[in-house]
Amino acid sequence: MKDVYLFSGFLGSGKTTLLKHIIQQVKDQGLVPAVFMNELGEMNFDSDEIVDGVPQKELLDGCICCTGSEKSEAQIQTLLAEEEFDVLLIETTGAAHPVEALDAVFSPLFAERLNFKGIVTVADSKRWLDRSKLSPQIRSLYLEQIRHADLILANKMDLLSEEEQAKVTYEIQSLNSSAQIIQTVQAKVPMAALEKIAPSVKGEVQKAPVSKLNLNAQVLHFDAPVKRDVFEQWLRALPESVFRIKGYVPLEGDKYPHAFQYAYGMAQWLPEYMKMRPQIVVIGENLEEVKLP
Ligand SMILES: Nc1nc2c(ncn2[C@@H]2O[C@H](COP(=O)(O)OP(=O)(O)OP(=O)(O)O)[C@@H](O)[C@H]2O)c(=O)[nH]1
Repeated sequence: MKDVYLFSGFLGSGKTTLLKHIIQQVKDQGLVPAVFMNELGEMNFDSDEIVDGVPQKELLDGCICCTGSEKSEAQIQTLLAEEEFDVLLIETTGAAHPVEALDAVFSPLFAERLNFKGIVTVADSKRWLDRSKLSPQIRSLYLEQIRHADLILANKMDLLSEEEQAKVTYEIQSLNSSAQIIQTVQAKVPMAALEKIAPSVKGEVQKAPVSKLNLNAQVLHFDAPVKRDVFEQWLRALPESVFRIKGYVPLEGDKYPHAFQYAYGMAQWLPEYMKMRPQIVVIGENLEEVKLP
């Protein structure tokens, strides 16, 4: 039997960051991890980020939730048929309800082969403090992802004061008293914490109406390099309903487009050593057409 962990959490909370740490730790144990991830938007930015040589499948522009569960089943089946691995790590989109995402894992096809270990939810602690600003639908998804977790990472603790850290931890624990909660920076958690999870997929679950979320993704292509300050100004002017941006931004004067990430008001630029396609995906709620500067 192969152990399966499902990573949940809102857009930009730190799931891919967690995935990278866990992949490394699984490898350090002499085991082979495999990854299944899906993405909102037809751009596989996250899978570019994952270490080479790890068996991997992805589902683009989808959600591993009930509507996509057949496709997810097929992808997992292909992984099982074609790859040798010990542990399966599933990263859901930030828009997925974690329990619905489990449909594919619990398919009778895999009953003898997959051993579901639990749901790990990464919570963006700063966003938690400001959750009242979210629309009711998005807030309900955010809370559902925490409510159904078996292990919760209260992530991005570096952005909070000590008092806020205690407040977030206490409040999240009150929402889900059965899960262990660990305060993290860059989703750094020992694999041992995942291994000792006791999964508790509860029978009666009150699901958030995921299908009614008006989250959409747009892929924008750059025709020419932009000035960094012009791009950052454009970023600041975006509505609060833009939750997430990732991709590659070509800056004037630089050889290759930079890897770029934006989550909850925080932008991150990284140097890139290969020529990646100059495009970004913008994910938000009720997004009107977004135009590049
Ligand atoms: N300050 C801070 N930033 C963090 C932390 N963890 C992750 N980040 C940053 O947050 C951004 C989003 O991280 P990801 O790991 O890509 O988030 P994700 O949940 O996989 O995002 P989606 O797949 O788009 O939902 C990146 O720029 C990370 O570097 C943290 O603990 N503190």
